[in-house]
Amino acid sequence: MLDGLKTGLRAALKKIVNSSAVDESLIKELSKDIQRALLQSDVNVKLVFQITKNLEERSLKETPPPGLSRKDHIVKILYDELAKLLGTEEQYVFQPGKVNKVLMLGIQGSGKTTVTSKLAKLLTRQGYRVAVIGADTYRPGALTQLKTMCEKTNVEVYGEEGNKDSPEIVKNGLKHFEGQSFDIILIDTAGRHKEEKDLLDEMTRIGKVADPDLALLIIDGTIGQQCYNQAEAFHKTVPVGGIIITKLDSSAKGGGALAAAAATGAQIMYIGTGERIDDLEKFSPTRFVGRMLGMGDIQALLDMAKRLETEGNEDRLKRISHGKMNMEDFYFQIEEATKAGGLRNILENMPGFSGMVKEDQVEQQEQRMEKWRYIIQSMTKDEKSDPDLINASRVKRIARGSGWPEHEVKELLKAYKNSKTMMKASKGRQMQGMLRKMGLG
Ligand SMILES: Nc1nc2c(ncn2[C@@H]2O[C@H](COP(=O)(O)OP(=O)(O)OP(=O)(O)O)[C@@H](O)[C@H]2O)c(=O)[nH]1
Repeated sequence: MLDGLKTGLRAALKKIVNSSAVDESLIKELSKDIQRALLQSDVNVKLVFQITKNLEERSLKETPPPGLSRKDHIVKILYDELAKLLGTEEQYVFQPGKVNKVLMLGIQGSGKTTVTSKLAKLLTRQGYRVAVIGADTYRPGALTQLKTMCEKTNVEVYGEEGNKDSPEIVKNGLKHFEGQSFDIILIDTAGRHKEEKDLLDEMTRIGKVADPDLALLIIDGTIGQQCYNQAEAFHKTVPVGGIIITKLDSSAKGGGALAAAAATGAQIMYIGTGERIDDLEKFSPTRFVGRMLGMGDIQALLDMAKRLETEGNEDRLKRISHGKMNMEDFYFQIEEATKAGGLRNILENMPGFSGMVKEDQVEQQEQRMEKWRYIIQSMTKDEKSDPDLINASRVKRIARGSGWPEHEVKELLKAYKNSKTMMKASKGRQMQGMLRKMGLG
């Protein structure tokens, strides 16, 4: 999905990660790369310049929070700004204890009928009791298509084949479902008329009859930034509460569509990612940007950095950053890494790192950490706080106690020494330090 944009953004990120020093010219270069990637995805020029202006200003002015390197901070700013471009993180909540009437709006071919069936399935799977009214009386076959798709998920569809009066169908449908304790009723509407005005008039009339709790506008993602005008036109007839962008799997202009939709102020609630019934996803700007940049949700990583900074770890961090780390500190870091969801997760979340670490490398490192944990547990308290005490006979004892061969104990001691030296050199920059410690930096 959005492969062009993804490639462009990741290439820009890679430059930052691989650079030796962060200076103004590098930030300008990053900004240019991001501009190119966004413009190619049909994001509106104004929005693009706004985002890169913020990126440049914040990268130059802001001081990274403690524990975050300058590079990682810039990646974080980029992540923030892109997520902001895609709207708010707020999630729409259906009202409990009543029938939520949802009007599905959109022009013909936007994927409205498909999305109605997809959404019916998704919401049913979430435990809602869902019914559908088919009120597209203009396109021949629309009702049959809707019924066929919804049948597979056992969602009842109300429709009147011979009737052309769509507001009446909606009225009858609502009456039909009355008292059946449905949580959500989705109403599929027509996407075309002889004149655009007729279509908008019909939507106004249906809006009056249905009195919807939510009007969802379905927009074809391949139209790019024109999304904005289309959303505005519909918004004038029925206030649009949420937007669904479809066909993001087959569009090079998806970035533009998403940004334009968010710019209308309505929330993007779902995205269509394929033709199959299950190809509909709940939309979250931060998760989406994380996926685009290839770094999952960096929040987990930032939380970990923060946790290391607090929770009474100050002394430990001081020791680590001054190159005075002991084996317990080393163990603590391994534990922290595990707590945050395992090494694989950390690496996937590490700004700029996912996709760059080979799969077998991760596996090897995970196994090594498991081994180290046992070996460290077999050390005495004294040995943990001063590993220099560990001579040949102590190595033998630790090996026996942990169940691992002596050379494994020696390997751990070597890794510990290396990371201690490197931590000293990196002056305590947490994330890079941790990576090096794991032998991956
Ligand atoms: N690749 C892809 N195709 C999609 C997606 N959503 C819908 N489509 C396809 O888009 C075409 C149009 O979808 P429909 O649901 O028939 O369109 P519609 O908006 O309901 O049209 P009207 O009922 O006339 O208003 C169909 O071929 C769908 O399979 C999507 O997310 N990805």
